Amino acid sequence: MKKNILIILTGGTIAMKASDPAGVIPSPEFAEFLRQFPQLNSVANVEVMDYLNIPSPYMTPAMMFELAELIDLKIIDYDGVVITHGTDTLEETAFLCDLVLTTRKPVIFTAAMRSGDEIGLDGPRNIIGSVRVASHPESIDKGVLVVMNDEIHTARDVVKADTGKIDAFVSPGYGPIGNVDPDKIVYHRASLYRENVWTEQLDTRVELIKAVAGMDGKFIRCCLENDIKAIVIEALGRGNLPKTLVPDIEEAIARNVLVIITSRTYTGRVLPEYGYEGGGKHLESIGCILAGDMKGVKARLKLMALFGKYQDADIVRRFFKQSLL
Ligand SMILES: NC(=O)C[C@H](N)C(=O)O
Repeated sequence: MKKNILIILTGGTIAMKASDPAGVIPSPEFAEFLRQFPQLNSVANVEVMDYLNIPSPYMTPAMMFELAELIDLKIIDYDGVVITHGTDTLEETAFLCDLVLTTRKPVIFTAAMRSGDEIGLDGPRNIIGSVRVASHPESIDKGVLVVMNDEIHTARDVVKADTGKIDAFVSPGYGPIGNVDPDKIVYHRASLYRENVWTEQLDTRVELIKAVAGMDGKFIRCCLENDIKAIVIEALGRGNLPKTLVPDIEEAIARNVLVIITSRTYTGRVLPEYGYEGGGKHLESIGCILAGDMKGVKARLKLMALFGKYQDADIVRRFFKQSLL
């Protein structure tokens, strides 16, 4: 029997047309196109909700959180929900939803790298794949999933790794958890290491800083001047920093600001390996939190959710650390 799937539109290239005289702008016809899409209606009973129409660089954590609340409310009446989104911040919205959603039903994010009138467009195919995944019984209780280019990724692991190609979405170090094949949906591994932060609100006073050779602590000082609760640093390699940052990090920690160390590398975990000043072992010894394999953009959102729920930095520190790989 066909499942009842709600598609929530939020915008992005998938809803755009490059031939529009104003350039690539959101297309209001997209919802109508989906309602009339015969292949889609043959795989599920589909309803379309024209919720937002923005390029995803305009997405904010507050908007992501409102979207999650909407999904939790709407999904009560459906078997699954598919969200179309711009690719640029998709991994962030999908991950925040993964943290805060309470539903166990399938929630699938999808997008397109090519707009609606480009040759070889990927949007319609990605939507059909997503609706098929949302209708599949094995998609229940897997957390929020991202379907792109016939692959199924977890929200926790997926990143946009290319600016333009249709295979832009990958899960570095881990790979997809399944494939959208023409005849069936094939899962080949479980969604491990899922985590939830069931909060009523976010606290967005969390910043992300990327480390580069020769930098000093001016961005950290800027955070301290702006009442920031946690600073996520995309450090170098295993989680190391130039020693010129250390005095400002110590000042942040003395003021009870959490300092989280992630890595700017593509795969792997940060570890307390190096004891030199600014090395991961030294950073941990002065009170920084080494964030395992978490990517900086996702650690930032998780801290927003944890601070929204617990406020207190020591409690947030304990909850943040307990689920790290
Ligand atoms: N492919 C895309 O969707 C990119 C677009 N700039 C967006 O994120 O909205």
